[in-house]
Amino acid sequence: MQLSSQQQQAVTHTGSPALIVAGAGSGKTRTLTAKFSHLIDQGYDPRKILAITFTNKAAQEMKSRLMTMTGLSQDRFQWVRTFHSACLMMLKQHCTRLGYVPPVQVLSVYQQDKLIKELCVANNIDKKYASRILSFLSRAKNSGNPHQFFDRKPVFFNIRTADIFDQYEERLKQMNGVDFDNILLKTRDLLKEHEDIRKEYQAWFSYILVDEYQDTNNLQEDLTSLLLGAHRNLFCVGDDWQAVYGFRGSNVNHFLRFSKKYRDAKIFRLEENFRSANEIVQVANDLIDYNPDKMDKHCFSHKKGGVVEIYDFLSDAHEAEWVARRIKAMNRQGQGIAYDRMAVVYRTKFCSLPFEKIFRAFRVPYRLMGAQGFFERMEVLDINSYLSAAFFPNDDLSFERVVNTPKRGIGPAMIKKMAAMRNTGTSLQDAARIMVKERVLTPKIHENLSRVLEILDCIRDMAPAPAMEEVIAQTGYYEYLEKKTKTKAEWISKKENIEQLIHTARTKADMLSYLEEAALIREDKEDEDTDSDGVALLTIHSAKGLEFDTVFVVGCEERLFPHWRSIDDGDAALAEERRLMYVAMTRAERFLYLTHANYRKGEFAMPSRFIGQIKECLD
Ligand SMILES: Nc1ncnc2c1ncn2[C@@H]1O[C@H](COP(=O)(O)OP(=O)(O)OP(=O)(O)O)[C@@H](O)[C@H]1O
Repeated sequence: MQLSSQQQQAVTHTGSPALIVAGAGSGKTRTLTAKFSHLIDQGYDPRKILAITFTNKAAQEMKSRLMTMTGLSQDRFQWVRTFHSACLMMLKQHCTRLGYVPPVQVLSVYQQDKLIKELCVANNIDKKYASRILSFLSRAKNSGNPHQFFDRKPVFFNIRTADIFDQYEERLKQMNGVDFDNILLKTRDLLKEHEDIRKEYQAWFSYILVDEYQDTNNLQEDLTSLLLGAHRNLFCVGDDWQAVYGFRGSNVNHFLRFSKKYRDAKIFRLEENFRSANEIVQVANDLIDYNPDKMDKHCFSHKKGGVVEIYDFLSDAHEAEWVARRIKAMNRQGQGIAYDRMAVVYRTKFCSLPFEKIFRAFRVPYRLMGAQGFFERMEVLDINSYLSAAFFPNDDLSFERVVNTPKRGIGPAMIKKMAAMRNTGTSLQDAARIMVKERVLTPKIHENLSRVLEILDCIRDMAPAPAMEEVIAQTGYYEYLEKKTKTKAEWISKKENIEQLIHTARTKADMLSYLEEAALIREDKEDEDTDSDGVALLTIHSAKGLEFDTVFVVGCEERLFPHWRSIDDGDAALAEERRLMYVAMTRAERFLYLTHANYRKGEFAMPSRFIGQIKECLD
């Protein structure tokens, strides 16, 4: 595949910072990879090129493409990473300068969640607020200046957030750990406050490439500036029309103000859409035109014959049934569109339910994407917690989980006793060891607790995959799982998950790199089994970056899409909702169907304002 002339111009430009303002389907990833390869041809050392991707999966794909294109080995592309993964490399290298003792523990989603719930209990806050407090703290950190953020928003649901933040950070410090956001925050501080380290990286990185630049937050912007050397070799690619992460702190203004920040910046546009037929591209362009404050671009496609249609239904059940019938028909008709080339996308997760039901009834194969992260599944958490508790003896959160999994009679009351035994700075695991040593427990509990500690000691220095097998064998985990699951199918699926986990772990030689990688995986899309067949059922956020022949955008109703929270939040949030609709529409190559229902979940619903606007564009 040849690069288009627009792509080619962007790729060959050097000498000043460049911003690539790219449309949907315009081949951003391809351009970025071609740029990397061009730099190698120009004599740049690939080990010194920092290429930032949005997900770990994208980094992996970019590395494989580069290996194929250049014939070089994987270790040559050691800085093709996400912001989090790149920052973790730097943080680990210099963590003692920030007062950490290596190895630093990266908290997983589960551990973060458990920690914040503990703090809720300690502060008499209802645990139902835990996830919202966590996202609030995350926004504060990603703003780049948490305390300033709290000064502006000191109270959240009557909770003094700065206090919770301080307690949360204190616990992380005790654990010698960082959460996902701290990886960026601490690295930013490291680079900002330690000139020698900053200079070392600036001298090392000869070029910085950033993908999905429209979705960077303030911290990521700071990091990019701090890492950029005097050469100012910066190449950022993105599409401000697809900026959809404002709700979690991304700031599209970094993209919009690029040429103000870098006065000599060169702006390139990629306007040809290689994915969608022009009929779809033009309607999507017209819709996004309703948004003020955006970069000018004139997206087009040479492909013809696209279909954009709008349908309304009495209820969500009718809508789902029509979609199922249409999908079956399209699969059978003419040459037939394969099920895995079709997708049903929606604004919020709950919309998938009627579709799951009807697809099962109509025997339409489907895959529910972004449902529950692989690493958040109960059985995966159990096994990983054993590894984490073994490797990080200060990890109380994991120890608490494994000490009574499978059930050993060491319940919450016993944990409380353990917690009371410890002095400040001692972990629960240390306390447990003292209790065993001093023989203060009943014989049965003594024996059971000793067993857990023995297992942890036994696996501590093992490679991750054999350690998992050891845990399963020594705890009788499969027997426990079989008893715990309600159906045979559930048992088989959980067992398969563990087998998959062990298989994945085999690629890692040591415990630390395995645990770090597991903790870094966050994105909905990261752990999808993209090989499986079936119609994709997914949120628009999960669909970002993907493409399908046929797309059904369902649930296009006011207060659902745009979401009521964005309607209440005002114009900026509404503009982001419109960009989400733009993302949804531009996933389609040939057939785009937009549907809405008069009743959803039994409640009356008005058609989305976007439906009205799209109808105008179609007229
Ligand atoms: N020069 C080219 N000629 C033909 N096809 C191309 C070219 N560049 C990219 N493509 C194809 O266009 C499609 C879209 O590319 P890609 O998914 O990289 O776009 P994108 O810019 O990341 O899109 P989006 O932001 O909408 O997710 C892919 O199928 C890709 O193979």
